[in-house]
Amino acid sequence: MGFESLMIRLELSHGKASFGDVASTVSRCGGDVVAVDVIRSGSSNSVRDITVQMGPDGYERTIEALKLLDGINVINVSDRTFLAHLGGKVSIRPTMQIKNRDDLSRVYTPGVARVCMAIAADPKKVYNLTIKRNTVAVVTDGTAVLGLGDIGPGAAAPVMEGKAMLFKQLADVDAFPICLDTKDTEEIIRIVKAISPIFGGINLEDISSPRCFEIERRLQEELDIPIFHDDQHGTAIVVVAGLINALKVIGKRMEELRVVVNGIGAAGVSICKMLLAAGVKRLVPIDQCGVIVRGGAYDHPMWQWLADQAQVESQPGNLSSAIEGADVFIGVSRAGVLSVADVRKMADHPIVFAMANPEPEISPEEALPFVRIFATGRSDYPNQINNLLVFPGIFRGALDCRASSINETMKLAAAKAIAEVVSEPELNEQYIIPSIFNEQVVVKVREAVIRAAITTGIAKRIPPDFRDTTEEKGGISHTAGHA
Ligand SMILES: NC(=O)c1ccc[n+]([C@@H]2O[C@H](COP(=O)([O-])OP(=O)(O)OC[C@H]3O[C@@H](n4cnc5c(N)ncnc54)[C@H](O)[C@@H]3O)[C@@H](O)[C@H]2O)c1
Ligand SMILES: O=C(O)C[C@H](O)C(=O)O
Ligand SMILES: [Mg+2]
Repeated sequence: MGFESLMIRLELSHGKASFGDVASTVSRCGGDVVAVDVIRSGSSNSVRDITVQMGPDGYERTIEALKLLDGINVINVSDRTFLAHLGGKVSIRPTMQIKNRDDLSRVYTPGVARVCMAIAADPKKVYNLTIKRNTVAVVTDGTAVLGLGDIGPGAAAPVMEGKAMLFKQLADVDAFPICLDTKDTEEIIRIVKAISPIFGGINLEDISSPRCFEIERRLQEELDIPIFHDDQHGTAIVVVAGLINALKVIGKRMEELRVVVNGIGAAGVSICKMLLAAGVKRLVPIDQCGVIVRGGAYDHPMWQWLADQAQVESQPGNLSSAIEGADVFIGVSRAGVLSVADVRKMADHPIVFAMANPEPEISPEEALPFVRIFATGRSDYPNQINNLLVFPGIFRGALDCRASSINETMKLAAAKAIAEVVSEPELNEQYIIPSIFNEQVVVKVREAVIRAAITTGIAKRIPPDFRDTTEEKGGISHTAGHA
C-alpha cells in the first residue's frame, strides 16, 4: 500500500541500451519514472539518476530487471525516504553571526554575565532573554512509537525529529527531540523537570499507556509550563474535529451516535473522554481483552474511569460483535484488526477513522466500497486525521499567551477551529478535515487556543494581536499581564 520513491543511478552504454529500454522495464514492473537527471554524458556512455515511483513490493523486481538489461549498469540505489534522513532532519542555527570581538563580548563573556544576573534577579526574564519562549521539548522513551511498539529511544528519534520539523515549518516553534533511555516513570518525571528551565512547553510523544497518564499528570502538577501528551490530546482533538465535519456531511448528530473506539491506550482513552465531552451518548471502548463495559472492574485506572461512565455500554463482547449497528468506528490500535465483514455490519452511512500508523486498522481499498466516510492517519490518502493538525497550532497559541497548561476549554476550541477551516460548501466525503498545508489551520487553532486560555484565566501574557481587540472579539477581559 502506498507509493514510494526510489532513486537509481545507472550507466547506459550508448549503442547497446537506450533510455526507452529503462523506462519500459520500470513500467513493466509496475512503476513510473517521475524524474531523470543526467549526471555525466560522454560519447560512449552516460550516467543518469532516475527517480522511480512504485509500491514497495516492486523495488527488488525492478532493480533485478534493470540489471538484466544489456548495456545498463546499476551503480547505486537509494530509497528517497532514507536519503531524507541522512544526518537527521533538524539543526540549530544562531540568530546572529559573531563577526568580531565586540560581538563576542556581547553574546559571550563578559556581556552575557549581565544578562544572566538580570534573569537571576527576575526569573520571568528568562522568557524574553533566552530561547525559552519559543522552544518545546519533544520527549519520548520510545515505548509506543507509532503503532510499532517499544522500539527504543534511538529508533524513535526519526519520528521526534519529524515532529520538530513540523513544529518549525508550520508554526515557527523551535522544538528539540529528547529521546530518553529509561522507561521508569519516576525517572522520566525527574529528567523532564530537570531540563524544563529552558523549555516553554513539553510535548510528550509515543510514551506507552498507562505510564503516559501518570507522567503527564505529575509533570503538569509540578511545572508551570504546558505539558501535552500529543498521542492523547492531539489525537482526540483532531478526531473530534473530523467527526464534527463528518456528521455535517451525513446529517447525524453527536447525541444519536453509537461509537466504537478500538485500542484504549493513550490515544483511545483521550478520544473517549473528548467524545463524551462533545455529547456522545453511546460509547463502546474495546481493547485486546474485548469490550470495556459499564460496571466492570479494571486494574487500569483509565479503563475503570470509563467503566464508571453512564454513556459506556454494558454489553460484553469483542470487536466483531460490538461493531454491529455502530455509526462510527475509531481505530487507534494496530494494523489490520478491522475486517470487511465487520464494516458491513455497521449502521447506515458508516464513518471509519482507521488511524493506526503506519498501517491502518483496515486499508482504504478494502473499506471504501462499504463506508460513507473514511479517514486514516497517513499523508498519502484523503482525510488525514493526524495529530499533526493540532500540535503546531496549539503550542503556538500556548507559547504566545504563556499559558501554564493546555486545558479542556482550549482543546475543544482547537477541535472546533480545525473543523471550521473547511467551510460548509467545501465539505464532502473526501474532504472532512483540512490539509496540513492549509495555512489557516495553525492561524485558527492559535487564535482559538489563546482566546480560550485568556477566558479560562491561565494566560500569563496577552499577545499583541489580542490587546486592543479582545473585547470586540468575545468580551474577554484583560486579566493577564502584558510582557
Ligand atoms: N493518526 C494519529 O494522529 C494517531 C495519533 C496517535 C496514535 N495513533 C496510532 O494509534 C495507535 C495507538 O497509539 P497509542 O499511542 O494510543 O498507543 P498505546 O500503546 O498507548 O495504545 C495502544 C492500545 O491498543 C491496544 N491494542 C493493541 N492491539 C489491539 C487489538 N487488536 N484490538 C484492540 N486493542 C488493541 C493496546 O492494548 C493498547 O491499549 C498506534 O498505531 C498509533 O500510531 C495515531
Ligand atoms: O506520528 C504520527 O504520525 C501520529 C501519532 O503521533 C502516532 O504516534 O501515530
Ligand atoms: Mg505519536
